Amino acid sequence: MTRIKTDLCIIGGGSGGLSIAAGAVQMGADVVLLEGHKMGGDCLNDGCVPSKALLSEGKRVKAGQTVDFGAAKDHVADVIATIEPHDSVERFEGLGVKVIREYGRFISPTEVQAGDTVIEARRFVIATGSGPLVPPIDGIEDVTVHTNETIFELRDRPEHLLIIGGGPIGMEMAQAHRRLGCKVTVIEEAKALGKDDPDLASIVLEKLREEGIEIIEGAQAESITRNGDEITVRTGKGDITGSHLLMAVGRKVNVEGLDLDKAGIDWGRNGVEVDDRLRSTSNRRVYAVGDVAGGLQFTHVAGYHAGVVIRSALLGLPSRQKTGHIPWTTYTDPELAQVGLTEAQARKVHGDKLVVAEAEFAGNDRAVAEGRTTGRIKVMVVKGRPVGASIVGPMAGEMIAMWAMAIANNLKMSAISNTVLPYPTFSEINKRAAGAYFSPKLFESRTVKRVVRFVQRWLP
Ligand SMILES: Cc1cc2nc3c(=O)[nH]c(=O)nc-3n(C[C@H](O)[C@H](O)[C@H](O)COP(=O)(O)OP(=O)(O)OC[C@H]3O[C@@H](n4cnc5c(N)ncnc54)[C@H](O)[C@@H]3O)c2cc1C
Ligand SMILES: NC(=O)c1ccc[n+]([C@@H]2O[C@H](COP(=O)([O-])OP(=O)(O)OC[C@H]3O[C@@H](n4cnc5c(N)ncnc54)[C@H](O)[C@@H]3O)[C@@H](O)[C@H]2O)c1
Repeated sequence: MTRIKTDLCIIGGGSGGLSIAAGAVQMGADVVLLEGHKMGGDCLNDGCVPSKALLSEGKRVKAGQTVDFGAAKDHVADVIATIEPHDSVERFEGLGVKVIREYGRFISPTEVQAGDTVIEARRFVIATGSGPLVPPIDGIEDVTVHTNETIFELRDRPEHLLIIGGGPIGMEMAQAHRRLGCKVTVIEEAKALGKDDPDLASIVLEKLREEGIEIIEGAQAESITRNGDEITVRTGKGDITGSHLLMAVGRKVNVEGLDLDKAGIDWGRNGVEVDDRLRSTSNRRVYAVGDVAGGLQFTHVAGYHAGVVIRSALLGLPSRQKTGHIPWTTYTDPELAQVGLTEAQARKVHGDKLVVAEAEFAGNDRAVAEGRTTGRIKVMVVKGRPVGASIVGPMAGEMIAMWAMAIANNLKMSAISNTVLPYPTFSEINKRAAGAYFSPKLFESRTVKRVVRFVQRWLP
């Protein structure tokens, strides 16, 4: 058995773990990184990157090009291979990180074992991510169940893909597969894209339905049966039969196998129990980041967590995570993006102090020029400051950046309206929403009218 003493031991080489490793080592810490499977984690290998690459192949088909299903998978593999070096062992060892390609598990409150190495560290970071949740639906063991870990490997085009779960994974995969020539049915027990503003989500769902995707809402998957090559999912709304099945009903955090109990680390169904510094509530030398930290599950959140932990674990600064400024985007066409509170959430928190400013993509010259006018923005404003923004439409994921910046920095609506943007851009829709907020104050105010008349009388 080899023993290593280090400042920081990071368990998991995905979005969160790699961000901390790169930051910490370049700031002078002694860092050990453990990765039991693929460097880059879910995002690079089975998540964001392959899903966006497949969606982009779907867009090419939509634009009139012919894309063979197998060739689309080659593109997915190429994209991963292009990004891979950034997350590679070579790059991290080059930075000075000691990378051990083994799964780690705690053997005491201060030690982790990985293969035949025991690592004793001043601080540990659990960055083990999450995996697909496969619920014990009756009959599930009799069929091949695809998840995000296997769907990207399919080379032959599924005739009819059944997707259980209408969250971001389900809806992105539905559109990509539909555009690549599959029949697709989504089975959702509640509302599809239910974490987003329902008015804006319904615009996406309408578009997906127009493209031929069947979306059955309020239909829980109750049992599954196989009949030769066919798979039938029984729901309260009837039986649905297809050729392939993708499970996309949420995530299960990766805590099994870590022997957290041996280190006195409390955890639950959502992950490691942490305070707002991302520190384990029961073992103060341990932090958790990313999907396993029990909050929002996005790559950029794991990256944000990395900054919080680096400030705390390396510099001893009182660094705390916030969540009100975290954006997300679902990369369907049209895109659906959110930051801060939705209208319903803002109404609950702020009551009649809330003003909702809206603008339509149809009123934007760039959208008209490109014939991409389906879209809308809603900005939730309280006392002159945005507390949330929801956008559906082309480039919504890019446009949300302005509101993410405004909310993260507590800027006023005037910061948006004072900004000059190039014409014609989609981002001008953001300014139009700010204009919609100020218009009634400016154009429907008697005081403003009186002041203007008075000034005009005295001006030479
Ligand atoms: C299909 C899909 C699409 C997605 N699309 C997006 C998107 O567009 N945008 C976005 O922001 N997010 C997206 N996500 C979410 C995003 O992938 C995750 O939020 C992100 O990867 C979480 O990072 P992480 O560091 O917590 O975990 P991961 O990146 O999963 O990394 C965890 C790593 O820990 C390793 N590990 C686990 N246990 C151990 C152990 N005991 N010892 C050593 N290593 C271990 C794993 O092998 C893995 O490499 C998507 C997810 C999926 C599934
Ligand atoms: N673009 C992005 O940023 C992106 C893309 C994909 C995934 N992600 C991340 O990954 C996470 C997981 O995505 P997801 O889509 O698997 O999870 P999710 O929790 O967001 O959605 C799962 C959906 O499945 C439904 N469901 C659950 N059990 C069901 C059943 N038995 N029958 C029918 N429907 C059922 C739920 O009501 C829910 O709508 C997301 O929350 C997000 O954090 C992000």
